Amino acid sequence: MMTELGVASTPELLATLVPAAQRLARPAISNFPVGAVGLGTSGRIYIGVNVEFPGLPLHHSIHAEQFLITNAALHGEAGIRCIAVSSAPCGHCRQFLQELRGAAEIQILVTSDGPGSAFRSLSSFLPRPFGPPDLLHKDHPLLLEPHDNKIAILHGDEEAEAGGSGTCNGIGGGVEARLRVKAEGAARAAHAPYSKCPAGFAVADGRGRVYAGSYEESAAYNPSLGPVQAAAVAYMAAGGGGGAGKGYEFVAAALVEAEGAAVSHEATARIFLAAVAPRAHLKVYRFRSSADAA
Ligand SMILES: O=c1ccn([C@H]2C[C@H](O)[C@@H](CO)O2)c(=O)[nH]1
Ligand SMILES: [Zn+2]
Repeated sequence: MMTELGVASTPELLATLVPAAQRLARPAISNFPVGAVGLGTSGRIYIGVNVEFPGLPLHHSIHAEQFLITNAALHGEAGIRCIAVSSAPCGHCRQFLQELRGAAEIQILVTSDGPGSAFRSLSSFLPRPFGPPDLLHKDHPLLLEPHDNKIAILHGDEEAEAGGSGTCNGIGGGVEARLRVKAEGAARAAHAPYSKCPAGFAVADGRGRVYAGSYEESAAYNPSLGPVQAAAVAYMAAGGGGGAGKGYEFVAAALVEAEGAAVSHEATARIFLAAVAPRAHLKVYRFRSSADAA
């Protein structure tokens, strides 16, 4: 690709891919598309776009940089070296990126700054940051580092099962089982060191394909990305939805979170599904919270 495009370095390649990423954005409310392209420590390249959900409060939106990090997490990427983004990263994204190991050294290029613009460190975008070191031991796993939260499912939410025995909305039990397994795996991999309430969410499309996402917390709390949005990222990164008028074809979903969790995503999941896929059935599975959930 570098030869084809006549670029000399991988970071330079990132910038040339930004317009293509931007075209995949889903800014249904703002009409302001943002594209971000990042280089992982593995050498793989990930993209991210902004996604807005009509009918939902703005804080449900997914920023391009968060999409990019979530996309990298879904693919087991261990770290991010540099990011090219179509417009200056907002404060929320500068904060969210603090969750990565070596955050200060991540190099960022803003393509709207024009041809002469250069990569600059995240620490120059956000000097004197608040971040994981303020709240966690320095050896605690950070976002994109391996997590294995202890999760033993207690029970599914029987009330949500009112639709039938083993099937719901015509969805076979096989899908329900896969939703649960995927949501459980996502909860195991979640980065929730601040609340100690790991959670995972999974959605199934009409063809029985299942996509899952893990809760990703921020030390500053509000920039956290919920498991519902993370699963939406997994769906879109795999090519789901998209295209004008094409919605989110979710037919069923599963949430895995702790029993009596201080942080629960159930209400968010219901609001989200009501807005984007009103006929989707949600099943909630709860596990006993454990002090060693990390
Ligand atoms: O760093 C930023 C700043 C904004 N946006 C998105 C959010 C919203 O969808 C739109 C307008 O703010 O741009 C991003 O994706 N990243
Ligand atoms: Zn942002």
